[in-house]
Amino acid sequence: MTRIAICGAGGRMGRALIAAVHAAEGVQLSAAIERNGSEFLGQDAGELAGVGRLGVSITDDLAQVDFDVAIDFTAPAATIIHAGVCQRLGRGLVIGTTGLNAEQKAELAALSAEQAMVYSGNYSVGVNVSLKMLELAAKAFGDSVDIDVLEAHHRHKVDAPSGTALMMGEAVASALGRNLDEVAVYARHGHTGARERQQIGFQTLRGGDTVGDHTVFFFGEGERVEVRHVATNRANFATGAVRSARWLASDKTAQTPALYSMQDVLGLS
Ligand SMILES: NC(=O)C1=CN([C@@H]2O[C@H](COP(=O)(O)OP(=O)(O)OC[C@H]3O[C@@H](n4cnc5c(N)ncnc54)[C@H](OP(=O)(O)O)[C@@H]3O)[C@@H](O)[C@H]2O)C=CC1
Ligand SMILES: O=C(O)C1=N[C@H](C(=O)O)C[C@H](O)C1
Repeated sequence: MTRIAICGAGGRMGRALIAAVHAAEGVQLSAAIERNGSEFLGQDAGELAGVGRLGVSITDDLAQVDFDVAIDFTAPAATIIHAGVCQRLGRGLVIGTTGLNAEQKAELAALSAEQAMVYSGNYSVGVNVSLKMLELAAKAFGDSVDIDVLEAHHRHKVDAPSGTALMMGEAVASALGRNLDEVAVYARHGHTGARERQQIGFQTLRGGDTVGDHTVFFFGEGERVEVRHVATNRANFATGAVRSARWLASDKTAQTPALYSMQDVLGLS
């Protein structure tokens, strides 16, 4: 039985993760972590997640609890702290937090060179299959189309564009041999001039309770292809993250320290 610690237990994803661990075979919730000073400290994790009492109280220090693999959906600074704890303790970590800056990504790369971790901006199987479809479309169209990414999320989301939109842009850019940092255009306003073919544009919508909606447009002459993924609840992200935790604990590949992706977990890489 793999013992799982959930970091960010009181959040939207944290609660979905507690429910997913509770429902899954071969894993058991052993700890639930929230921010120091959080209103959720001391509460039972199962009751908070709506799955009934689990006998796991929410605490505020990952370094002080028992676990085999941690799952972190918090905020970038907290994720880096939790990655440091997992590296020191020799425990696996599954990370879902988006919006990491370049320095935080480099820290994660260094820590995962010593302790196996999984990072993905999206743990749904559907999005990861979509990434393969995007590669295929990009290779087939080459430079004959204009490509833009449109994403929509709930009003509480703090980072833009979404981690998923960036992964989609990266999949397309790399299939086309483009450097995303050089060709990305984040929204357009004013006298922009005509669009350049090499650009990959990102457009962001925020509102209501939208769980996650991503469309990549391949605009050609006389035709248009749209690859769209719509998440209608958070369970698909949570079950994918729990699947990644089980993979970290049991798959032979994961015994070698590295920063793995959900594509690795699904055998798609
Ligand atoms: N990869 C994927 O598949 C997905 C990724 N995400 C990403 O996951 C992250 C969380 O999303 P969501 O659940 O909606 O956000 P929430 O704000 O609902 O949840 C984040 C939780 O983490 C807590 N937290 C903050 N700092 C710490 C800390 N130091 N220790 C422990 N807990 C902490 C927050 O507490 P407080 O509110 O008190 O600060 C909050 O309860 C985002 O980056 C989001 O983009 C979301 C869905 C899917
Ligand atoms: O914040 C969210 O909610 C989500 N974040 C992830 C992202 O940034 O892509 C994944 C999902 O779309 C939900």
